[in-house]
Amino acid sequence: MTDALFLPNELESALRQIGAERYHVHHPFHRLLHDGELTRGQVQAWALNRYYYQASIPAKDAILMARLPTAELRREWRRRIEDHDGDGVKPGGIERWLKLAEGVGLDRAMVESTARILPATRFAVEAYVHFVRDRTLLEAIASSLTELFSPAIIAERVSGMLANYDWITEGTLAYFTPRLTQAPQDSEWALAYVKRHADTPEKQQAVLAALRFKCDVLWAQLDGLYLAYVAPGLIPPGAFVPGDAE
Ligand SMILES: O=C(O)c1cc(C(=O)O)c2c(n1)C(=O)C(=O)c1cc(C(=O)O)[nH]c1-2
Repeated sequence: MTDALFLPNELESALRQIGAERYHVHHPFHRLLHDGELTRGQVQAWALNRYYYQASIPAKDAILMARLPTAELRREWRRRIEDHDGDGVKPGGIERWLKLAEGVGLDRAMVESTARILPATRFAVEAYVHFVRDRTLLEAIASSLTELFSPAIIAERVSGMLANYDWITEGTLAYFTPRLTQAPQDSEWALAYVKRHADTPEKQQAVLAALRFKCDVLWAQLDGLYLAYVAPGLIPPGAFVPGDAE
């Protein structure tokens, strides 16, 4: 059976439905993190591993930017790289994430080295970068659309963590504040692009699959954290061990 062609707004609904079902806000690790159920060591493991995601995002965006055909499109995408890398004066997202990692008690050089992250983190993040390199431009742009759902999880995370961990301060979580305006700006643009360019059933199914893939990338990172640091506690050889950072 061939798939039907969605109207643009129907495609948007189908994309939002994927987020409602699969976004990492629903992962048990996030529930524990936001509800104050984790130890300091477990929060450190989260911050350490997520640094690799943060640090890889501008590389992913540079790969995507190189594939854009016009100056106008590249200008739009270039902003994302500046948001993460900063401009040499104003700190970007990577620097702000390092501040978060230091704020939860990690050594900056250890975090930056990425030597002690989980293999699951490395493989999931690399799969995202390779997806953006290898798939169509439309699928690559669609894979960024998890950002449609990030303002809600960020609001929940910041208020939950501030309320539930007395050793976490607003300054430590400052990474997230600019994301509340950057993410909607970026994702609304990407959504409009996808709605305009996914004009066949095949392309529409491909963008839906790209968003499912990206939800899996985020989910798999939290599976790795849960398995290693919550239960059953299978920390892979060489990976960060809570207590080591103190
Ligand atoms: O806090 C979060 O849960 C969350 C989720 C996501 C996401 O949905 O991919 C991003 C971010 N944060 C984020 O800070 C960020 O810079 C970012 C970039 C991207 C992307 O795919 O290009 N996603 C996300």
